[in-house]
Amino acid sequence: MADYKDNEIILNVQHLQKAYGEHQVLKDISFEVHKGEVMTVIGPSGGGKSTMLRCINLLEDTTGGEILFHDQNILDENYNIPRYRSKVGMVFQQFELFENKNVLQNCMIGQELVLKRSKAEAKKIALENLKTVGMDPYVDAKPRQLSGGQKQRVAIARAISMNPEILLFDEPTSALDPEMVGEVLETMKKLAKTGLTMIVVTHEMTFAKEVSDQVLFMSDGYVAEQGSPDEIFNHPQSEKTQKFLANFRGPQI
Ligand SMILES: Nc1ncnc2c1ncn2[C@@H]1O[C@H](COP(=O)(O)OP(=O)(O)OP(=O)(O)O)[C@@H](O)[C@H]1O
Repeated sequence: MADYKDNEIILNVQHLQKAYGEHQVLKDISFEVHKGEVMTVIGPSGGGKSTMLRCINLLEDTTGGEILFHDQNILDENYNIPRYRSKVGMVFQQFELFENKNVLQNCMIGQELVLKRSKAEAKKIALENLKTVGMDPYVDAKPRQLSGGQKQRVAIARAISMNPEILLFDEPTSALDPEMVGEVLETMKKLAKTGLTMIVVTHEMTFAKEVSDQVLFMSDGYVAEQGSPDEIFNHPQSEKTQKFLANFRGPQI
């Protein structure tokens, strides 16, 4: 695994809080992500993992704390939000592809509209990335003609076509039939090896154990424990982590 800790810190989340009305979902979340690092976020359902990702991606307002991107607080009034959005990609559980556009168009449209790339350049980059995820034979297909695993691989190609500095994955295999989980995880492993900085919320413990540089165990709106995969999976210190891993009914770890 790469020695990611020598790299600069891209994202520094400090004491992040989020409430929906009276419901305090994120109580105190702090962590750092270095360039080239793969951080997985695990923990029981309802612990706030997806909410945390959505706060980082500014899909939700926060109610406290700081999110520093390259040392600048993105929550500051004068921060250049559109620029930040173009640097942070997200892959969703439900793919969120444009149903009326084909695979190639799905991977080109953001590049043209947001990054102002020419059609020719956007096409070239989209084709390269579709090849990376093994979806280049399907450029003309519409999303409805694809399996869930194929759709998610297109969504990943679309996300990396935007050259994000950091890519967020929100339970990318949760909506898939079991036989399609492997192809998406393999694609993500391949990306991790390219040095892409990734935060992955997942219930796939084997993946988290194999691919992470850092694992964040979230429970009840707090970071209960964070550390290397060896620390979290083989020597968990927190009782909550121990209980979660002991009760976990997912793939064998
Ligand atoms: N838009 C919302 N309005 C009100 N409450 C919400 C909203 N979104 C999430 N919540 C609540 O926030 C809590 C955390 O949800 P979240 O989806 O972030 O957890 P999670 O750890 O990702 O769970 P899972 O692993 O099941 O996806 C839950 O109690 C949920 O009901």
